[in-house]
Amino acid sequence: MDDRDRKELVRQAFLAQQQAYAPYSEFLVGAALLTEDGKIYQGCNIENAAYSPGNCAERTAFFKAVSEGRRDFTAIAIVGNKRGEAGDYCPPCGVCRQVMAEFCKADFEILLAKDTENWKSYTLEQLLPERFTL
Ligand SMILES: O=c1ccn([C@H]2C[C@H](O)[C@@H](CO)O2)c(=O)[nH]1
Ligand SMILES: [Zn+2]
Repeated sequence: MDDRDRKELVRQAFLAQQQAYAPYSEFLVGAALLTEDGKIYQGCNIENAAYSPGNCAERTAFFKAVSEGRRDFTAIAIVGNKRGEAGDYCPPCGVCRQVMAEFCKADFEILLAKDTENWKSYTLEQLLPERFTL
């Protein structure tokens, strides 16, 4: 993947963020998950009045894709900030990292972006070493 592709994936994560349903935390998260053939699955966080039923943006994207039979993931872009105001990088929570470990190889690329010009790239191996699998 080149930087043009990375920029497009980040752009899609910002589009996904527009769908975030987060009236309780007001922390809006968007994710864009890329498959080997170039298809992008968007996901947003979805909160709930009872709190625990809420879901992260990353897992929304994964569960959409997996429920369509996809297993061939190459990269994900993640953006998140309070009320959509410019903020910091938004690293995935531990639960989302574990879901990535279920479906992705060690070199799966995780892009954390502040805006469409500024991102950091990690591998799954870097963000979740010594992964638990069965
Ligand atoms: O990696 C993360 C971390 C948090 N959130 C969401 C969950 C909740 O709706 C809000 C505040 O925790 O951010 C995500 O979507 N992804
Ligand atoms: Zn998460």
